[in-house]
Amino acid sequence: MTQTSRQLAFLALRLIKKGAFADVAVDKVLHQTELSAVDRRLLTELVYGCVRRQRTLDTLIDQLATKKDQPPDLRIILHLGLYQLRYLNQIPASAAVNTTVELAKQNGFSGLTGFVNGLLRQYLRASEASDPLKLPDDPIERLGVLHSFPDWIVQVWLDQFGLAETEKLCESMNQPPHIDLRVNTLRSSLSEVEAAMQSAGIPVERVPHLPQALRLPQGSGAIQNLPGFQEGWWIVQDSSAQLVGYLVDPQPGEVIADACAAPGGKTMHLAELMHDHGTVWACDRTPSRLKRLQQNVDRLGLKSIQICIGDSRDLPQLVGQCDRVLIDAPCSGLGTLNRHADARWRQNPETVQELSQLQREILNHTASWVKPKGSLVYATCTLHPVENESVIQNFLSQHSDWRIERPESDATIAPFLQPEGWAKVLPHQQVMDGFFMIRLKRV
Ligand SMILES: C[S@@+](CC[C@H](N)C(=O)[O-])C[C@H]1O[C@@H](n2cnc3c(N)ncnc32)[C@H](O)[C@@H]1O
Repeated sequence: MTQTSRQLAFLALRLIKKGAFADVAVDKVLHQTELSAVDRRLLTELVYGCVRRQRTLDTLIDQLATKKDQPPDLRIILHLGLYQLRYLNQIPASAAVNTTVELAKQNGFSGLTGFVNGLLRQYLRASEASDPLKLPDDPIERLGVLHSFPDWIVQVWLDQFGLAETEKLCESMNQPPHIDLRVNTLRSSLSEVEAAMQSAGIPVERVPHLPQALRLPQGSGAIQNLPGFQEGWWIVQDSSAQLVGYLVDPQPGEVIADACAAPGGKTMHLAELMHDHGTVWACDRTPSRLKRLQQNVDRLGLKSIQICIGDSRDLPQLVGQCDRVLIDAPCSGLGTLNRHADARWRQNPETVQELSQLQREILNHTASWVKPKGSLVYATCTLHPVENESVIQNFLSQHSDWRIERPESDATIAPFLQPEGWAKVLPHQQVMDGFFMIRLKRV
């Protein structure tokens, strides 16, 4: 593993500090030079890891540093060194220290190499006896510092799940995400895709309760190179997102509207479940995302999907037209924090309030699209009650002609249902993305 990957990781982290999204920054530096697969992996791990573990690393630096108030670039270099020492077992400690000192020299801190070397070696010495990280007594701050989350997220989870479950949830949100595929049963079958993967030497596993899902437990390399991609045999979609399609339970010949559809994972599942017979309106207000939806639809060869560009808080042409509506609402994404290293630092209680308002408005308008006796599924990939339970309770309190519809006990979704009638998927329990979903019926 070369110094280049660490230098590029440093440059990516600098871009992120200035506001770039983590994945955009990684893509940008990866385009600057040819790296071996090993170096690419190291770079990606270093960048996402340092972003994810930022609070823990900052606390360590504050506790260990003799020189307070380091320049931002020096702090990034210390993050990189400490991250390797604390979280990357495969890198020998001496290599982590020496390459970090080298990074400091390379980036204008020749005069501070002694400080960098001293801090990292102090961490190493202290960790021989116990964890050098000193934790606060307050339980919220303790989890926040140990697992690197802002206190407000820990608080939201603690209120819902209690201390022991919140700790497990925090741990699971720091694990690398798995990749699930959903087989397009109009073009292939679970066993056909499974066999094709196995003959290409790619291990896959079935996922309990999910009839169209296959998991790639060891990752995959470039997705486009996997067997069956060009043929549209499958798409990448997490198992919990697949559950949403089964909860909608669309029937052949019906008219369905997907109010927040792009890039189309759930829209396409709905069309498949209807054997591509009927109409699925794919509505979204973001044209660039709808372009990706169209590409996906073309690859899977689906004919029943119609695209509708616009704001789902105001699409009067759909009023009274739909047998079923799906709202896969824009949300804070607290259920998928392991997939987006920087998401925990981008959201805050104010953005959650704004999202909740948008979600209420989308729900209020799209409910009018549903025919009498029709149904609506509301789903998010967040684990925040203000975006989930509160949105639903608020809607039901204002719409006496709607009620919660609990699916039958033999439905695919049944094992995931809570007594209240909604499903809440927790990553550390079900090993899927965190999700909330509920079906409402117009009576
Ligand atoms: C969670 S994503 C949808 C993911 C998609 N259902 C899938 O499975 O691939 C939320 C989407 O809502 C869209 N969106 C946000 N506000 C909207 C609005 N007011 N009207 C329509 N679409 C909106 C965003 O552009 C985004 O594509």
